[in-house]
Amino acid sequence: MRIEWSHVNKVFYGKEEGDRFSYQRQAQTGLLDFTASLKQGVTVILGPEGSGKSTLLRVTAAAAVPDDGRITYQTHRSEVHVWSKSIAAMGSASPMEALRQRIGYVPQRKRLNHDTPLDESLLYLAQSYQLPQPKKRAAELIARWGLAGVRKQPLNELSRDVAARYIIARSLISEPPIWLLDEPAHGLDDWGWQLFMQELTRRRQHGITVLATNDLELAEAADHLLLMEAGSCRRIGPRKILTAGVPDGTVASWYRTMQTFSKVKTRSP
Ligand SMILES: Nc1ncnc2c1ncn2[C@@H]1O[C@H](COP(=O)(O)OP(=O)(O)OP(=O)(O)O)[C@@H](O)[C@H]1O
Repeated sequence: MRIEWSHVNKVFYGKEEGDRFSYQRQAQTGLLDFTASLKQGVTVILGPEGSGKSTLLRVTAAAAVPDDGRITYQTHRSEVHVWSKSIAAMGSASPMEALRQRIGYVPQRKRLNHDTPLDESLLYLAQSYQLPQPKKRAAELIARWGLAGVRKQPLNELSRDVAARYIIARSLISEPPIWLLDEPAHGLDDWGWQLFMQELTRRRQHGITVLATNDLELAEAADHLLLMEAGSCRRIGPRKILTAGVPDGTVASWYRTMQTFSKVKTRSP
């Protein structure tokens, strides 16, 4: 199993949602010649605010189209998928639908606008992915993520902590080999956090998990660290090896050291 990013670029034009002071169409670099590869296990993406962590996850989840470059996913020994601007241009004829089922994605903004009841929404998703026993799969997730008491509630009426738990559960519906999470702890209560950490441990042995966070304690759960700076990959490697060079061996110390020697002056988390 492997994900490989090759010279991926992404530039945004225009103001960001919620940025009411920016009226100009200013180009913002999301990703700049991003090149890296990673294998099975848990990879934590670190980097200052605006360094491109969310953009990397969105593009990798095929929720955004790269301007340039390509992403190659090897999900099983003989199964390889590619995501690029030219693949996206193929529209519904593209082979991406098969890949989407192999990716679970938890975005940073955990808002739900639909009024579909929670259980129906999971069932619909399981059916649309043509899973063999969609009812059973939806019921399993409801039980595992402690959602039984709210299963008839419309999604847009779920409390913040339940919505966060539901979004994580939903991302796992097809048991995807690739799990991408953007600030997964945001919104979770203690119970949700425990369930999430159990799932992280369960998946460590199989599949690729990539999570972006500013939480340096959560980053201690990483097998690999990927440090971003100004849209590029500044450093990638096994956590134990990267942190071996700092006195207390923690990710927080390593991250601080890397920021001290950073060429780009950006705000730290
Ligand atoms: N939809 C968008 N429209 C305009 N600019 C964007 C958009 N999304 C991201 N950007 C810009 O791209 C750059 C990278 O943003 P991104 O959100 O990927 O960084 P990040 O490392 O995840 O930041 P944070 O830690 O604050 O979440 C920033 O300059 C940001 O302003």
